[in-house]
Amino acid sequence: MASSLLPPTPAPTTPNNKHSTLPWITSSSKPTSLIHFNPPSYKSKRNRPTSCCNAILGTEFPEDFLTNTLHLDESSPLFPVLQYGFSQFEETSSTNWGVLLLLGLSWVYLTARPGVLIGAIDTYVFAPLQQGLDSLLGRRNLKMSDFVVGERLGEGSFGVVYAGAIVPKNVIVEDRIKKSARRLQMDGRFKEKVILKKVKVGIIGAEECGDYEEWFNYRVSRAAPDSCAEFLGSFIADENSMQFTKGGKWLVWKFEGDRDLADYMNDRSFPLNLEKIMFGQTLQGLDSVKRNALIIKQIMRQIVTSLKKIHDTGIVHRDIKPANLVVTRKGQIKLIDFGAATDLRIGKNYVPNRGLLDPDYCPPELYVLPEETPTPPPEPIAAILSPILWQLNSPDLFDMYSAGIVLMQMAVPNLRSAAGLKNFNTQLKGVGYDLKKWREFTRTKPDLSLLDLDYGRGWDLATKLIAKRGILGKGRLSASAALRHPYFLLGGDQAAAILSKLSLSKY
Ligand SMILES: Nc1ncnc2c1ncn2[C@@H]1O[C@H](COP(=O)(O)OP(=O)(O)OP(=O)(O)O)[C@@H](O)[C@H]1O
Repeated sequence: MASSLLPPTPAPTTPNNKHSTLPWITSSSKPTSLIHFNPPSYKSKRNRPTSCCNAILGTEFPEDFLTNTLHLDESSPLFPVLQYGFSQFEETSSTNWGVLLLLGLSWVYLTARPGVLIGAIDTYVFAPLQQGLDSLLGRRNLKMSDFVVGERLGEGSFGVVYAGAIVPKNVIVEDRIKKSARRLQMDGRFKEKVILKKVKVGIIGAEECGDYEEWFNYRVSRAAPDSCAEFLGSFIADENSMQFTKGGKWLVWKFEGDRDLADYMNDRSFPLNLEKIMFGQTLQGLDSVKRNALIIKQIMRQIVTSLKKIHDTGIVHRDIKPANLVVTRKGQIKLIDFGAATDLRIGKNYVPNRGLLDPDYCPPELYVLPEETPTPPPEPIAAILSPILWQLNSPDLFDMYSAGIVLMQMAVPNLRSAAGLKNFNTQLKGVGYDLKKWREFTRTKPDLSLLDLDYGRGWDLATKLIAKRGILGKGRLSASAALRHPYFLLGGDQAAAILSKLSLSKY
C-alpha cells in the first residue's frame, strides 16, 4: 500500500531501447519502488467511464496513447508513472470542467433578468458612489430657500405638483414673487425651471410613497438616465410659509417640457403637432396618413425602449399612461411618476394584493404578480430568488399592456377622449380582452387605418400587447420582443429621426 504512494522515480536511460522513441526510456529497468505501482482506477479498461480525453483522442486513453503514440512498452517503468500522471490529469480536468460548468451556470443565473449581479453592484458600489458624489457637489443638500414655487400642475394621491425655479445665488426673492405664479413665470431672473412635488402631510401612506418615489428616482437615474426626468433631489421644509409646511418633504426634478403626451393627444392636430418636435421638420414627400403613422411609431419606439431599460433592472412602472410621459423640447419621451413603481429584484414597494392603478390602462390581471405571491423576504434573499420569480411571472408584461392601450389611443382618434377610452375598455372586457374579437364586434366603427398600414404591422403589434396572460404568465410581448416586432424593424421613423438630427447639426 505504502509503495503505491511513493513518488515515481524516472527510469535510467538506455540508448538501445527498441520499443521507445524516447531515448531515455528503457523497458528493462524497473525500480523496485514502482513494481507495485497500480493506480486503482486504471486496473481495468472495461470498467472505466469514457473520459473527455478518450473522446478527444478517439483512443483508449492513456494506455493506447502511451503505447501507440509514445511507443512505450507496458513493461517500461515509466509506463505506470505516466499512466498515473495522465489519470490524475484526467481527474483534475474533469473536475475543472465541472467547476467551469458551475461557473457558467452561475453567470447565466446572476445575469438573467432582472440581473442579480448588476443589482448587487448597483446597491453596494454605484448607489454609495452616487451619494458621495452628490454630497460633494452639494446636490444632496437642497434647501427650501433654493426654490421658488409657482403654478400648481396636478395632484395625485400622495402629492401635489408645482412648476418652480431655482433661485440663483445672490438673488433675494420678494414676497410678491413668491405669492404669484404668473409673476414668477415672467421674472427673467429665474431661468432654471424645476418641477416640485410636495408630499402630502397627514395622509396615511403619503410619506412612505414619497420615500419610494425618491428611491426609485435615484435608482432609475443610475440605471436608465435618458428614460426618465432628471431627478435633482429632495428637501424638508424648515418653516411654514406659502405652500411649505414645516417638516414636509419635497421632491425636485429638472423641468423637462411644457406638455406631456396626454396634453398633445388632447389637441385635435395630434400627432402632427409633434412632427417638428420629433423630427425637427415636416416630413417631406409623404401623405398625412404616413406622416401620422411615422410620428406614432417614433413615440411608441421611445416608450418601449424606455420600458425595456427599466424592466432590465427589475423595475415595473405600473402607471404607464400619456399623462406620465413628458415630451421634452428635443422630442424625447421621458417617464415620470415612479410613485407606484415596484422593484421586483428586491421586492421594493411590492405589497401583495395592492393595486395602485389607473383602471383605464391597467391590464386584466390587475396585479403585477399573482395574488398568492407572498410578501417579499429580506432584500438579499429576494434578489437571489428574483430570476426565478421573473421567469415564472413575467411582471414586466403589466406595463406592456398599458403601452398597448397608449398605442391604440394614439392611432385611433375616437379612443383619445376619456369617454371613448372608457367605452373601449368596457367592450374589451366583454370580449375577454381579445382585440381581434373587439374589432369584429364593435359597433363604434373605429378608424384603424394607421395600424393597418404596411400589411397591418401596427395592428398585429397592438393585438400582441393587449391580450390576456396565458400559460406561465406569458401571452404578451415583452419590451425587447416588441422592439423586434416587424412594426419597429426597418421603421422609417428612425431614418427620419436620424436625418432630422443630421440636418439640424448643420446649423
Ligand atoms: N420633470 C417634469 N418636467 C415637466 N413636467 C413635469 C415633470 N414632472 C411632472 N410634470 C408635469 O406634472 C404633472 C403631474 O406630475 P406627476 O404625474 O408626477 O404627479 P402626480 O401627483 O403623481 O399626478 P398623477 O397621480 O395625477 O399622475 C405631469 O402630468 C406633467 O405634466
